[in-house]
Amino acid sequence: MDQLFPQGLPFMKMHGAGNDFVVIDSRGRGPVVTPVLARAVGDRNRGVGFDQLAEIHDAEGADFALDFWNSDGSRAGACGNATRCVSDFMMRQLGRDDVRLVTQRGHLAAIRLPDGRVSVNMGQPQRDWREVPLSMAVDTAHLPLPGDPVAVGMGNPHCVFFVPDAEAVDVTAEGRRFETDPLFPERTNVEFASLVGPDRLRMRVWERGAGITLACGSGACATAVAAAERGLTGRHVTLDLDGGVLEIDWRADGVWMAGPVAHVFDGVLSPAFLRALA
Ligand SMILES: N[C@H](CCC[C@H](N)C(=O)O)C(=O)O
Repeated sequence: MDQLFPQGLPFMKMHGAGNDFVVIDSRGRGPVVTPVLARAVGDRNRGVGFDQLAEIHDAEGADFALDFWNSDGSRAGACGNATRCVSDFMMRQLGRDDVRLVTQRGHLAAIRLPDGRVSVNMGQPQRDWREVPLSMAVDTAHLPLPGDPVAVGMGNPHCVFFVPDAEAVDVTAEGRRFETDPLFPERTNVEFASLVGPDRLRMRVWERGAGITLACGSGACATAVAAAERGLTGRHVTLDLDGGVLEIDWRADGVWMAGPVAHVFDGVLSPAFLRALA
């Protein structure tokens, strides 16, 4: 890898509501991210550190494409907050207030709102057990697990628990336990939410492949969908996460997720760092 990048490999550091990302722009040259690279860069002591790594690619019929990796080196089919952050960067580069992109989920649209937040259409929620995916035919609205959680796919799997007080949950212990429950053959992200006002939820999250994060965009979408289906809220919901506020609007054309974006710094992975990966 160091031979491919004798000057090092440039990256951007971004976050959306504290959900943080390393972004590598591979447009014009092809993919470079491997599980080994993702794990090494994701190490908060010996690398850069991130919740997810996003790699930008050229795309046919869209402005760009995105691939996502977790800090344990696994792939994620969706990452709402990284999608919003990279969309903001691309909108600035293209001089526009909207972009179209492609992820494993298909074609998505993102727009900049007048207040500077970025909103992305994460697509329709996946409500069939095969799509989440689950390992057997069960009702996704009431999983046969303690706590009666809801399974929702947003291009990645989510297991949403409604609890009286999200603050009181041991997110690490409970998150670990359900992430690897056999009902989820590809593991799952785990959300704990409580109703704190009309159409307002407090949510804490344990992410598959990354652990506790300050926010999870697809998790906020999944939680809002589950809350609306259970009749706890309407389809326009505000979520208070550890790192900030996300606003979900489940419309006829998909689940829109709006929130803050930040481009923190640009850096270069040194040739020596890349050499050590070989
Ligand atoms: N933070 C991301 C989700 C990452 C999901 C990932 N942990 C997975 O394995 O699906 C978001 O804003 O949607």
